[in-house]
Amino acid sequence: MQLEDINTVAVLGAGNMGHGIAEVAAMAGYDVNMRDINDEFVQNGYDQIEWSLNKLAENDQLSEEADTVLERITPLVDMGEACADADVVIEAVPEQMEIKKDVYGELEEVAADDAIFATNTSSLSITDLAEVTERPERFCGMHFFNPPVRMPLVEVISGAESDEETLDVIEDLAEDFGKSPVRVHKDSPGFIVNRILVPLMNEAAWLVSDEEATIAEVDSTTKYGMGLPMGSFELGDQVGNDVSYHVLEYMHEVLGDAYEPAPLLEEKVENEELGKKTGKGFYDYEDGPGAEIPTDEQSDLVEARLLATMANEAAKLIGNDVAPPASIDEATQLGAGFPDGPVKMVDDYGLDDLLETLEEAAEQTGYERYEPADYLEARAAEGGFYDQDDDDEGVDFETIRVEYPAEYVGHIVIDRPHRMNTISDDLLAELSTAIDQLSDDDEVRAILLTGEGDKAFSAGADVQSMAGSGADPIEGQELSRAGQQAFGKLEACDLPVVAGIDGYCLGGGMELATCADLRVASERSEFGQPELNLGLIPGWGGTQRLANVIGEGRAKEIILTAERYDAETMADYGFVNDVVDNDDLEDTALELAADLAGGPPIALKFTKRAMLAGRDDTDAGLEYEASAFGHLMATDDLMEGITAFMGDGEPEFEGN
Ligand SMILES: C/C=C/C(=O)SCCNC(=O)CCNC(=O)[C@H](O)C(C)(C)COP(=O)(O)OP(=O)(O)OC[C@H]1O[C@@H](n2cnc3c(N)ncnc32)[C@H](O)[C@@H]1OP(=O)(O)O
Repeated sequence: MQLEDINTVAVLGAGNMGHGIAEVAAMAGYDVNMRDINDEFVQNGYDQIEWSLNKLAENDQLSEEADTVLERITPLVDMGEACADADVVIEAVPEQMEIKKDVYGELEEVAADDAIFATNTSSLSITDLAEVTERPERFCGMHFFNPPVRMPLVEVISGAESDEETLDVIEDLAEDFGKSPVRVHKDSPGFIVNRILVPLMNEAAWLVSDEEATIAEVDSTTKYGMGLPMGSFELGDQVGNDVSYHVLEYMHEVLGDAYEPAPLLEEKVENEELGKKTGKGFYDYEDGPGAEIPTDEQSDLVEARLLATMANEAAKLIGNDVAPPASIDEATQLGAGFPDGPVKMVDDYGLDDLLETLEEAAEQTGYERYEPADYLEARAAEGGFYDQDDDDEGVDFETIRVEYPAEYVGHIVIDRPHRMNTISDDLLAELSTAIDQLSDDDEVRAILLTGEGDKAFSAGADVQSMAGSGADPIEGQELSRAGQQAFGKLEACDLPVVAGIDGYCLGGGMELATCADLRVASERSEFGQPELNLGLIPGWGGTQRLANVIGEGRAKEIILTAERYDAETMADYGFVNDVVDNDDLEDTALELAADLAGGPPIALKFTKRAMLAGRDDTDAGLEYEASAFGHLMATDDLMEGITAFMGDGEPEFEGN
């Protein structure tokens, strides 16, 4: 079967995951039969989809009418009606083997012989589930993350007998749903994301059970030291302590004592303190303030143990050919919002140090979970999971991408969509390197700067990592300088720079956009310098450079009020050069950059320099202008420009 052969998708189960998957499939244009065991369940799921589609439409995030999408979904109770015509059946019924077995028994009786079955299980074995069907080769895992409509990741998991064609077509289907599939090559408990996260949360709980750390220390370290989106216990409360506990029990049963649940976790489940959903877990959400995590209780021991746990799990996944390092990193970033992938994090920390941490802990405690995987030992000797000499092809960026979408255009994409493209120290350093790289490249004559995704160009400085770096004034000053310098490099670079702004352009994001030469924005974009709301000032050049673009009056208004402004207003203020339809932003910004790239490179360079030189000193600017004008007289570009003008042709400037 090919993607083109899929018209009808059946989704079994109309609960949280089931109705979310049905919604995603319908949004991608498929006819969807959503089935549950009674009218109430299926109607409930349908109502939730209706609510969600209307919300998306309200927020301009739906490309067609909500009703048009809803009409593609048929709520059903009868298994035959739901599945007889389905090309793909996605099963999302409760996570109990017996229930799933019954469902597959019923399904086999009505489904077409060539239909593919995909299970959304997050914990059961794909191979075991496939065995209860008569088509294990046309069966695989298709694991969505909650809520499916928002979360980009789909793990596509091979069972022992899944054939390549099945996996390929389910991967294509996930892509057609607008998701990012990551292949899991072997059926292994927890697949990728849960295999990293659940042992991490368990290790956190063991550290507290064994009185090696407090909850505050663990969460302060996880969130502010390691820069993960949440503290380990905060995450546990979010996921549900019963859910993590059951996944752990399953891992414990299949993989052995290294996955024994920590007493603290067990206790929470026994006391029904399951997290946010019960109002209390590790934190109290009803009678207390919820997860209030201190920024200043970070602990080296906690960091080393948590990273060592991730390193050991990654080693087991990579060493057993479940997934390569890049897939583990991609899946965990997409599925759990990690700013860096876990494999990259442990490589950066040093695998040999983490191996030592495990060995010492194993000796001290005798716990099996600290036994290092063989593959970890092997890679520690090689210096890391990633090949250490992989990057001699050029610079490898983590927080940005550099692409070449058109002749003479270098495109820098701010690539942290899971964190609203916020700007970290690393990003500042990489941006600076990328500007140098593009400036030195003879094949690049204009820079286009955008943010990944349609949510944000950039929501500014990464406030979380700023909070994590403590209250050191000297470090703060250095951070401000680093931003001023990186953005200043863009402003002063010899190439024309176009910022394509789609979504939020706030704080440091707006200070960055200010350093572009031209700004194009989508209608939905929002601008602002909200730093004063945080008790800060725009510290990456905003107090100086914004006034250069829009005048001091408007700059003061924007900075002092800390209000948000729509794109049209920012065009009126002279900040945005052009406002375009949301769908046209990418093409318009690229066209503009390509157009500038076709201009005379030397004259462009001199123009930028003259304007910058004259910003605070008109005489100096005029002097530079005169000298540049003189220099240009002797260029081939001038001859090319004049000849083309006289002959009514298009000039082809060489930059000579
Ligand atoms: C020198 C420079 C200084 C500065 O730049 S200071 C920072 C200035 N920027 C801001 O103050 C913007 C702060 N962010 C916001 O106001 C809102 O967010 C938005 C308007 C951008 C989006 O709102 P919504 O659509 O409701 O999304 P959401 O749930 O608030 O955010 C999604 C995720 O993105 C994280 N996030 C957003 N902005 C930042 C930031 N600036 N630093 C760190 N994280 C940020 C959130 O926390 C959350 O994360 P989770 O999904 O894990 O809860």
